[in-house]
Amino acid sequence: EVSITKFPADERKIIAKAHDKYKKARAGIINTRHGQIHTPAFMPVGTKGTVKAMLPESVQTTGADIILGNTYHLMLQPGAKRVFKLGGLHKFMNWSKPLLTDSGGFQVMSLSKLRKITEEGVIFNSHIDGSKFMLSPESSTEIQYLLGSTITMAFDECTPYPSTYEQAKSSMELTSRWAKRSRKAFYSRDGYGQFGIIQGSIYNDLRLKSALDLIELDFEGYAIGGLAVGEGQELMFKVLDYAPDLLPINKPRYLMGVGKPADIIGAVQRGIDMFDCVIPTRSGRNGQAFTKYGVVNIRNSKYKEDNTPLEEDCLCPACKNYTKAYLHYLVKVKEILGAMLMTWHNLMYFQKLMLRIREYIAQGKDFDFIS
Ligand SMILES: CO[C@@H]1O[C@H](CNc2nc3cc4c(=O)[nH]c(N)nc4cc3[nH]2)[C@H]2OC(C)(C)O[C@@H]12
Ligand SMILES: [Zn+2]
Repeated sequence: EVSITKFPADERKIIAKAHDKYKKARAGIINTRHGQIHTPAFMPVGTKGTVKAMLPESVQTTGADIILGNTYHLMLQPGAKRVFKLGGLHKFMNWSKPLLTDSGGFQVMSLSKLRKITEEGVIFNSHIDGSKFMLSPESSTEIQYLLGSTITMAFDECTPYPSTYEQAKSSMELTSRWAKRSRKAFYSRDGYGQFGIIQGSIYNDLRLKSALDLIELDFEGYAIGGLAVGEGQELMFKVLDYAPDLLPINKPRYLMGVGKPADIIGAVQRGIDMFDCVIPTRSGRNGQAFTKYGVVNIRNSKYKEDNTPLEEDCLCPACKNYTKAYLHYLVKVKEILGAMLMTWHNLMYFQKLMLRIREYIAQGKDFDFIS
């Protein structure tokens, strides 16, 4: 396959327009040191070295090939050097398949109170005990190496939404300088990869410049950052109508932080290969179950004597062995088993969705009605 950047600019536009809704969807396999990733792929979020309320072997039974961890949280506790000394994150959390770690900038902005952005990096106070830390392209890349991440994310600045053109431009330019330093700091080994993250907010010329800057660094894959930050689905899809096409056609494209089933389907149709989102786990713990009948708020009193499973044909333990009445009760009385079963079901639902999308793409069938 030819990477799209080899075409002159005007042809790039024609190629982007030529793709109709389904032509951009693609199914494939990413081979890594820790196993294969079938794409389109959904990565359950395991922020602190655990997918909350799940055993790693249970996460594996849902069909997940890869999970996400966070540099920011793990550097604060237990500390990257300690995880390294204990054999790395795979061993520490007993997950032998691929691990992708976010690079920390986004989490600093959404979690730590006091922080200062400088050319060098971000200086911040831990949201846990207020102690002072610095994250830079070099330190973030080194932390991810110490964790043993299969896929390391470049250190970027997630441009907030909304941003003026000027704000988005200078933020994107900072991300390009940090990407260069991240790439230089990366210790490349067979079967491990580093992904660049493009920014540029909703401005297509900034998105193009960001892509060109990062393509020069020849990353193993590319993420589209600066989305799922409050812009809404319509604006996100407007950016996704062209942004994936600016990236090399033969490398993985990862949309960070997305999303609900309908967001995932729309993004796959626009050429995205990888996703991560807290929704299935976080909303599961909050009593929301994703089902083919729609979202079930299990705390609703109408379920207190409902002796049927969430989904009669779902193979997860919640559906095989329990009823909505029991799940309603567990969540109401805040029993830990409630969080476990709801999470397990939602992760199974999301992986089934991805499996069906991969099958439909492989058969060349349209798939926008799935959700
Ligand atoms: C639906 O869940 C809410 O939406 C956020 C997920 N949306 C998101 N967009 C992202 C963008 C970037 C980025 O540009 N760069 C880097 N390095 N990482 C990123 C991570 C991101 N995650 C969740 O994060 C909060 C907690 C704000 O609410 C959740
Ligand atoms: Zn189920």
